[in-house]
Amino acid sequence: MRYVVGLLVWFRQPQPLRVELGERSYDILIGAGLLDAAGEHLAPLLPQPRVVIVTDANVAPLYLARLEASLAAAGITRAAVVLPAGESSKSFTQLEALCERLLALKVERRTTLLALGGGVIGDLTGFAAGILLRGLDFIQVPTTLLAQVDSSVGGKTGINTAHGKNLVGLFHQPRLVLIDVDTLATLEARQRRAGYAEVVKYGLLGDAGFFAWLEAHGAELLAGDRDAIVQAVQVSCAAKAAIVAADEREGGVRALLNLGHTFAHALEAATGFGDALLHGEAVGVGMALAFELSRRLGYCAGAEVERVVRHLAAVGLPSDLHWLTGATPQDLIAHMLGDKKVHDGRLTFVLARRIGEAFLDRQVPAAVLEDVLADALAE
Ligand SMILES: NC(=O)c1ccc[n+]([C@@H]2O[C@H](COP(=O)([O-])OP(=O)(O)OC[C@H]3O[C@@H](n4cnc5c(N)ncnc54)[C@H](O)[C@@H]3O)[C@@H](O)[C@H]2O)c1
Ligand SMILES: O=C(O)C(=O)C[C@@H](O)[C@H](O)[C@H](O)COP(=O)(O)O
Ligand SMILES: [Zn+2]
Repeated sequence: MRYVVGLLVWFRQPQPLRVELGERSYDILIGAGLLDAAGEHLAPLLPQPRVVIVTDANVAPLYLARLEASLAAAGITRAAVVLPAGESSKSFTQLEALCERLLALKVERRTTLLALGGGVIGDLTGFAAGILLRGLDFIQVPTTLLAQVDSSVGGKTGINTAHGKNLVGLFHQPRLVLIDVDTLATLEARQRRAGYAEVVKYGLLGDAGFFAWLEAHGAELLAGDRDAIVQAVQVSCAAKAAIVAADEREGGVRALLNLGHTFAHALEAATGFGDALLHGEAVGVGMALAFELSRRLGYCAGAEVERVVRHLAAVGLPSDLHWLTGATPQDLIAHMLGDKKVHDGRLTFVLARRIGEAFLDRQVPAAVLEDVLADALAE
């Protein structure tokens, strides 16, 4: 009987995915209601039973008290820092404010930071953790779809500058990623759609079967169906974990996770890193443009491009640029030249031979790129 009960308890536990990085390896726990079990999952990993939670002004009233209660029940001392919400917090100004608050709280090298929120909080907290006292541990507790499927995994941390997106940062891996899919219930539909673009990315870059599954189940996922969400988060995190394990610091295959991002980061810069265009929305447009560029270069059939655009449109994501007034192709290319993937002055693009088969190309002729952008702006 005891054996049977033990088995039942085991089955109810979320089965972790593992990001295999030697001594920096960590688990990704995915499940419903995990926020209330955070204390028991975190306690064994903490160098000292003390954390500082970093969150934003939207997330704090929704989830901070529950997280704190769970930590308290596990005997973990905690404090919280609440930052303004939104992309503009990925800035030197907010980084400085966060570091000063953390130092005022007398964090020690053995204190762990908890990032409770979306990708903005995760990227900023991870960066602060990487540089404070020359390196603190941190744990990701992502609460947006985008953060649950992408930004909480892989250790890319950082901020934006006037020169462009994510240009100052560190690779600093979290010690754990704790994903409570129930937190998505309070996420606005627009934010959910933006995160969905990064889900679609995994299908487009390396898993045609997953893309087909999304064509069939994407609407359920976006409507809040928990089974569909768990399935998509698991597949996405497994794909990202495998790529990061193979190439932690983006020497090769990891750059495929940048599908659509050469365009996306230029569009975010052109629109001022604000609410006008969310990161995920920019990635949606960027992936459509990357497929169109692949078609014009003769790599990819038109039918594949149409299928990508059709799915993005079906879920309400933008895939063209006609809404972007006052920008020229040259403006966007100037932003692209600040990209981290520039090699000896040449842009790197993630292109595709078909849905599920992406590759890197550093030989894209400027004239073809300009035509793709000009047509998208004119459409
Ligand atoms: N590090 C990486 O690998 C990586 C990967 C992808 C994206 N990113 C970065 O992530 C950022 C975008 O992240 P994001 O889309 O999560 O944006 P975000 O962090 O700004 O969150 C979006 C909005 O949702 C709110 N919110 C968060 N959780 C909520 C919840 N459960 N209920 C209600 N509201 C909630 C936030 O307050 C915010 O207003 C960008 O800066 C992007 O560059 C990083
Ligand atoms: O984890 C990665 O690698 C990614 O490229 C994931 C992207 O979705 C994410 O937007 C990332 O922050 C972009 O990285 P960057 O190095 O181009 O800034
Ligand atoms: Zn992204």
